[in-house]
Amino acid sequence: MKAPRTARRPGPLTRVTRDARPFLRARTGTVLRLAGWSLLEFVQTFLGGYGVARALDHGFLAGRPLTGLLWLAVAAVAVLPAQLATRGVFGRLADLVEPLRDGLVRRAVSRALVGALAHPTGTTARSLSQVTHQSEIARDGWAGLVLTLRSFVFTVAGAVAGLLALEPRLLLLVLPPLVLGAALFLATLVPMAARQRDYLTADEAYAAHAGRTAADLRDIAAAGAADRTVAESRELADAQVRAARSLARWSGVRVVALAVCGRFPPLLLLLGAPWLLRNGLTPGALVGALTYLTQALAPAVQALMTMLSTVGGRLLVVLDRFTDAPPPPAEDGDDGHGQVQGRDGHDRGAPPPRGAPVAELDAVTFAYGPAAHPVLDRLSLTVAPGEHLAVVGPSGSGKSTLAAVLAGVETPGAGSVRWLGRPVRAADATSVRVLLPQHAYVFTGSLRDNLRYLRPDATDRELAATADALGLDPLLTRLGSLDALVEPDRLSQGERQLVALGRAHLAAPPLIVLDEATSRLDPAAETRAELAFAALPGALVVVAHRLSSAHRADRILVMDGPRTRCGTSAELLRTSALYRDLAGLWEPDEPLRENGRLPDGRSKAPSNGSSNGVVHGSGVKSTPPPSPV
Ligand SMILES: Nc1ncnc2c1ncn2[C@@H]1O[C@H](COP(=O)(O)OP(=O)(O)OP(=O)(O)O)[C@@H](O)[C@H]1O
Repeated sequence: MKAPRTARRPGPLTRVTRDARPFLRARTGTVLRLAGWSLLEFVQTFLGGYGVARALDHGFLAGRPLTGLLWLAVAAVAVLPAQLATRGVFGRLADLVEPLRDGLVRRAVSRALVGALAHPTGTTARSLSQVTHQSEIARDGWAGLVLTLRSFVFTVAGAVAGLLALEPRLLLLVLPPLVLGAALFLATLVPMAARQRDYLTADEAYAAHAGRTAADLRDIAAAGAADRTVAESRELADAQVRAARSLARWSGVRVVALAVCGRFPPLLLLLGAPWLLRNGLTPGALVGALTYLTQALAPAVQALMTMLSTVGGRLLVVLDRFTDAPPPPAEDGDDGHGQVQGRDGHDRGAPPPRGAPVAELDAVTFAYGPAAHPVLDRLSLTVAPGEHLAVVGPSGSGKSTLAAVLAGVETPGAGSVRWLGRPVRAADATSVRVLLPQHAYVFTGSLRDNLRYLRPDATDRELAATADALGLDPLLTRLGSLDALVEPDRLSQGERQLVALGRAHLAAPPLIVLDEATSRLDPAAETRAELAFAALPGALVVVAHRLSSAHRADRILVMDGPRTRCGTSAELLRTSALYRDLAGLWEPDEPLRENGRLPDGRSKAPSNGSSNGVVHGSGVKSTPPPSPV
């Protein structure tokens, strides 16, 4: 299935400037007043170079030292009003900076309130950071930027006006490197902001992974997923290194831009001095021009570029979080579909398209190694919201593999897997699905903690409803209470499966995949559990263990190696020889084991020779798939 075309999203710079324009338009008066005070800086710069030039040409070099001293005094006195300007500028600055901070805080608070109303159980860590830390970063960054930018504009204008007054030809030497350096610098702005963002994202992803790993060490060890976890960490660390290198390369370009802008003009002026002096430039004008370049232009350029490189990037990223951020996601709550989310509080981005299938496989091919025969071969499958799908097939036909691919535990070699209309992302896993394998994971802790493992905020009422729906009451009675200590070794296999089922039922994500997760329950308990799951609003995929289980489903997927067939039981009895074989092997409510053996050891031959007689079993697996929970 082709991904729908989406309109290209504007970049962060466009988004921020789009929001900044009305803000500045509403404060035109303040900006003009700031400009008015800054004119004094223009005058100071202008007189700085002009006074020196005149002092030399009309004073000291002309044999009139008094005139020379007078011009130097003019240049020196021009510093005083500029100091006055600093006072005026800071006064006006507050009118431009404080409203920005207030506006950002207002925006963050109203978003947090909207988010809290939509997701009452969600926490508001992100909003809190925006109201406090991020709005302060924005305020300080904005104040620094305004000060530096303003100073740069008026200093450069003063220097250019001075050079024009001394000798217009000077600009021929000064302007080209200035413009070139500035253009080079501006060209780095957008890519550098993007690299900075990539770096922050990579950093956050690594930190989140490290946090999750630390919290889930017990699960990782229990599921034998250490290698996989290490590989994921390495991948994230590599991504961070790549982002840092790319950022460093762009920083190098910036240094070149700075050198071209700040160092080249005086160098060119010195190199061109003999020619200029031969063609009528006075020595005073040459020294005045050097004063402009070294005392005014170079420091102003340096200050601006440093400001933009350091504070500018951070300011852009922070402001973009305010301008662009959708209402804060429920960090531990609802996915917008009334479904309870995972514990990790991942940002799940935009809400999924309405009515999108819960899971979609599109021409998925999966093999356990590059040379291995594919277990799934161009398999396409759609699981609709609320649907109940049973998966049946001989042992080794790929049922568990399909369950793992559907749950995002295994990544296909070709084709695509989508959840709720979006490509599978590891970050969505805990919020979208729960995959329960045959071997239930129960840890030493209270029954309440075991059940609330995926929903730490579940209330006692919800726990009671789940216990009732799944038939957990006898276990509860035996243990004494929800706070009783569960010791995994003291539970039967069936009881462990019930606890794991209770956990998934309580979490009620959009997709529940049961891979032989009820194999140790008696038929009545299995029926009760499956009906309880089917009653939830999410989709249910069950690797069917008994004929009765397959019959309960809306649709049945028959797996026969790479060949698959899907339909209702009645349809499949007509169209699938394999399904007829399997149905013939099954006795209602009686599971079969490997090679057609019933649990009591009786042999049951297939109804015809086409099937190998293996309906279901523990399968041949070198390693169990990592625990999905
Ligand atoms: N981790 C693994 N590494 C290599 N091959 C594997 C792995 N897991 C499964 N296989 C192989 O992939 C094929 C499909 O296995 P899978 O477990 O998906 O089948 P199944 O239908 O679930 O079997 P069962 O009903 O016995 O559990 C089998 O040939 C199996 O040997």
